[in-house]
Amino acid sequence: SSEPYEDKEALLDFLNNVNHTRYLNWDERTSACSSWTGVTCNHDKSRIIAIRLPGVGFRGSIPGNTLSRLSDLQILSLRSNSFSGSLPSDFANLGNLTSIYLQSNNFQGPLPADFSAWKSLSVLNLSNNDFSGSIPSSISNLTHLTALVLANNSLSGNIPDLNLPSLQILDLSNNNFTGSIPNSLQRFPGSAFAGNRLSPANFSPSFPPVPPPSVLPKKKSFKLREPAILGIVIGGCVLGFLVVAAVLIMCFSKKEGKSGATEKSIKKEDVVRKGVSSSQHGVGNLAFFEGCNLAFDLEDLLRASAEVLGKGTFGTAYKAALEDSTTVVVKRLKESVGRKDFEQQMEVVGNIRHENVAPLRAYYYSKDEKLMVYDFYSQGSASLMLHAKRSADRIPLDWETRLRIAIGAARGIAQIHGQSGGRLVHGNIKSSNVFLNSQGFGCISDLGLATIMGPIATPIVRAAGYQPPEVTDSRKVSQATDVYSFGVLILELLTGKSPTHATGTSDIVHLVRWVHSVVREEWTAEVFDVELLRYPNIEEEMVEMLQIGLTCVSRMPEQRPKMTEVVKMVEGVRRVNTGTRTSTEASTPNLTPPMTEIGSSSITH
Ligand SMILES: Nc1ncnc2c1ncn2[C@@H]1O[C@H](COP(=O)(O)OP(=O)(O)OP(=O)(O)O)[C@@H](O)[C@H]1O
Repeated sequence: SSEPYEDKEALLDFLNNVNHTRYLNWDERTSACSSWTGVTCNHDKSRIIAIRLPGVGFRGSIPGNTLSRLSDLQILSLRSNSFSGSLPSDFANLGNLTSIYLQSNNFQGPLPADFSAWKSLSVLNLSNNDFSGSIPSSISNLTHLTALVLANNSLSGNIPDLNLPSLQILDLSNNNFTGSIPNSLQRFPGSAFAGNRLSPANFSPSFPPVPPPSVLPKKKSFKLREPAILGIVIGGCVLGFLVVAAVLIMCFSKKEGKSGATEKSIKKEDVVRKGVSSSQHGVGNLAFFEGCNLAFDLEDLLRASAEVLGKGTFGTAYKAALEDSTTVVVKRLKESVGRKDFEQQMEVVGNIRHENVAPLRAYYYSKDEKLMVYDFYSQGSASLMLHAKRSADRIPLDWETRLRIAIGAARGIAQIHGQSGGRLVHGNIKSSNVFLNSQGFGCISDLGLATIMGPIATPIVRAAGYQPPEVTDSRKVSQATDVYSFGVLILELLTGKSPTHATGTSDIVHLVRWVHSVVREEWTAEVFDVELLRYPNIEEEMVEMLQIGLTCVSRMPEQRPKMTEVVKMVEGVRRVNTGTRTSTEASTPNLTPPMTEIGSSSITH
């Protein structure tokens, strides 16, 4: 495979010319894209697009003509080091940067006079340094800037009237700014300007001006750092050193205030040494996958405000709102698993890029913490859409959406089954692991856990209702297991009934049995979700889908179709599956078998 040779050389030049206290595994002979700590490449591995090296113990100034050669670089995080000197002027060559994290170093001197080079910049965090001088008004050229964090520096002068339409996060606190808050920034809370020498005329921290609706943060959690961490602590019960480190880092950075640079750096390093650096990873950094443009590192993740989404078989899922206003889902695995197994599996999973498989964005492994990072799906899972309280104001899940969920999920599972020489198994297909992609089709999440955690976690009980009869032990899962579970998902979409609701009996495969019994005794439309009855002309499609579902839940694994065949069948339910047809248009009756044949081969329970 290819390698970004020139970028590698630039990074080695950088490393050879900078002092650092921690070992970095950058070796000319190894692949920068797959093994160098803190390095992420683009899709075809021709360029390096992200450098994330927080807390590596870098000191001195950034050597010139090194990093600036990475002209495709999008994300640069060198936070929590001890860099000093001024910002290298050749950073202006990095015209593709979207995120700059240089906070918590000892940088000095003025901000760049001309910001216009960074035309794609979305996040600029230079806080906790010793930058001086004023804010150049050229910063107004950064039309995509969403976060500007310059707190805890020695900046002075008037705050310019910044015309930054995308700006959502602003922190200019603890500098030496004078004058008044310009009109364009009055929408930000007083805390964004606290600790300066601004004229009190329009500075009223206790009554921050109300931002106009268009710029109101969508999430309520921007300033909830401490409670958020506490939330993780409480929600997650035991927390390893990482969060402790994060809390310490936060406390220090809070208390640091305007203390001298030397004192600041000593404290900072101390925390880093005691905390994050004690991870087995050396840097304690997240491993990101190719093409991942998310701009955060572990510290961001741990500082993010988090909300528990739910506890699953293998751990707890959190929704985390990062400071740059991205939202991600972090799964903390509760069981221990060997590093090699985990990393191997994560590499397999993380390199699957398909519109019907939820992309794993990053992962983290240490002895005490195993994290997986996903995109956040704001509409929630198919389970939530189907089973959320059926109150009067609930929007029913229409047939079109259910069809698209089934088609997308089938394609996603088929894609998974084609990986690793056709041997990869999901092992935990269920409606809470199916989300909607941007086109409204089903998208499979949570891949890879059942097979590595299986022997330890034995999720048989949790997956009750989705597991076929032959699976008595989680090690016995196969692709035919996934086909069965997909069949249950289809039945769930058709009936609106959850296969896992507790009945207090040992009869755990009740949805399948129930559908079978209804179909066997007197074929009626009674299996179908009452919510679907309002849509005209869909019964034939539903009946056909039912037959597919029943074929998938065939008792004998060898009677179940292969996932590629299932995809064709599900796509065939509606010949035109572009999602443009409405349910009032004619269906395709020629595809529907006579009712008497429905499931005749599979009703053998
Ligand atoms: N990326 C995501 N976006 C939105 N919600 C999510 C995301 N990932 C998980 N969730 C939701 O968070 C909750 C917990 O998820 P989790 O995967 O940990 O458990 P589960 O799906 O209930 O069980 P299992 O661990 O067996 O998959 C579920 O309701 C799930 O739908």
